[in-house]
Amino acid sequence: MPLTPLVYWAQRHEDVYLRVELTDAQNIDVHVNEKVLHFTAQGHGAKGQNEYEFSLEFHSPVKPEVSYKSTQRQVNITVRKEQRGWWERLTAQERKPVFLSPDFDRWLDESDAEMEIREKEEKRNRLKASRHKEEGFVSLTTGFLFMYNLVQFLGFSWIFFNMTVRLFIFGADSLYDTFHTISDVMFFCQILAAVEVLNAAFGVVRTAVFPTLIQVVGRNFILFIIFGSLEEMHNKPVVFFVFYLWSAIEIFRYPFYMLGCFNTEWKTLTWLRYTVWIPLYPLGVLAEAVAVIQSISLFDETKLFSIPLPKAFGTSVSFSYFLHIYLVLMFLGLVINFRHLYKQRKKRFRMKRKSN
Ligand SMILES: CCCCCCCCCCCCC[C@@H](O)CC(=O)SCCNC(=O)CCNC(=O)[C@H](O)C(C)(C)COP(=O)(O)OP(=O)(O)OC[C@H]1O[C@@H](n2cnc3c(N)ncnc32)[C@H](O)[C@@H]1OP(=O)(O)O
Repeated sequence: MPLTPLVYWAQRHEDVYLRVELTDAQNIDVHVNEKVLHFTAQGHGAKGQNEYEFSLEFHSPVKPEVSYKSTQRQVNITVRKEQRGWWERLTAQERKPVFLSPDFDRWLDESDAEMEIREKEEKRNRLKASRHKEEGFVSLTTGFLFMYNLVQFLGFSWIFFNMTVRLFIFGADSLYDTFHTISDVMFFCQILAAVEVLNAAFGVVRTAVFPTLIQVVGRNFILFIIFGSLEEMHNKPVVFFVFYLWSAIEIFRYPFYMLGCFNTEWKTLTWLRYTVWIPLYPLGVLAEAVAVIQSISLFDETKLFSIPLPKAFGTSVSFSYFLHIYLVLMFLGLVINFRHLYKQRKKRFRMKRKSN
């Protein structure tokens, strides 16, 4: 003969909660027919292990879908009211069934329940507002990055295609006047590239600061100190090779970033961005090293940037001493950035394989 379990109840404006005191309940069946909820299950209740059941005719209509969750200690049932509102009691009949009691753990009176709704709504609004703010910030950052990458892409494309066309038209002669024709745009792009160090430092893009710093400082040293400060370097063919190697990677790197701003990619471009550097980077460093070596005698002759010493020690310390040290730094920089780019490449292609 089935027994009746203890049932605790509470309500909100939209739901009714029932807590059935049964441990390890099994074969649970809960359904609503018209306004009446029927419950049967086997479990351990107030009268030991047995089959338990009860029926409740609700005060007002409810939705037919019932959800329940059985834990080790109880069965929690949620019933949705057909119409939002506050019931003066749970059941249709005025007399409360003996097995039914208020669930004081969840109990709220009508005004408390309204307060709860208001608090929930305020929380939702606050969350929405902060999400809006965040979205606004994200789209501002994305817009900024897109514009930055676009400007760099246009700059380096102009450099690369200008040099290529001049090479076809003037042949080897074009190697001697690269600095005069290209340097202004290269100055602009490379000064602007300092933004990349700031982006990395302030977390605007997810990348390491040190490799970016090495890259920007390394190139600007060559551009402004080695080429920019020595007129004798301007006509040397090495300028052509350095500028050509620098721009050859950037015409793939920046459009790759531009697509990344919209979470899109073009597989061929991704492959080129993460592959072309493999030959270009060592060649670029080699070309830069040739430029440094060529400049050493010029710095010695002109004494540019040399540090004057007191008479007792001799005349001055030539800048070329620093350039010898710089050649070693370049080699270290090459190793650090080569490893960094190799890791980025592995990460990118591993991620792609996973997403395939
Ligand atoms: C402290 C002073 C030290 C002085 C040291 C002096 C030693 C000097 C030695 C220097 C040697 C330099 C030689 C060099 O000049 C020679 C050449 O350049 S030759 C030509 C070939 N060169 C190259 O291929 C290098 C090109 N440059 C780069 O790749 C970057 O500058 C580098 C920092 C090296 C690597 O880039 P990064 O770390 O950013 O890797 P990822 O491209 O994979 O990007 C990582 C994620 O960040 C997102 N990102 C990055 N930048 C942007 C951006 N501008 N806009 C949008 N998104 C960006 C990118 O999408 C990645 O995100 P996710 O992983 O989510 O996809």
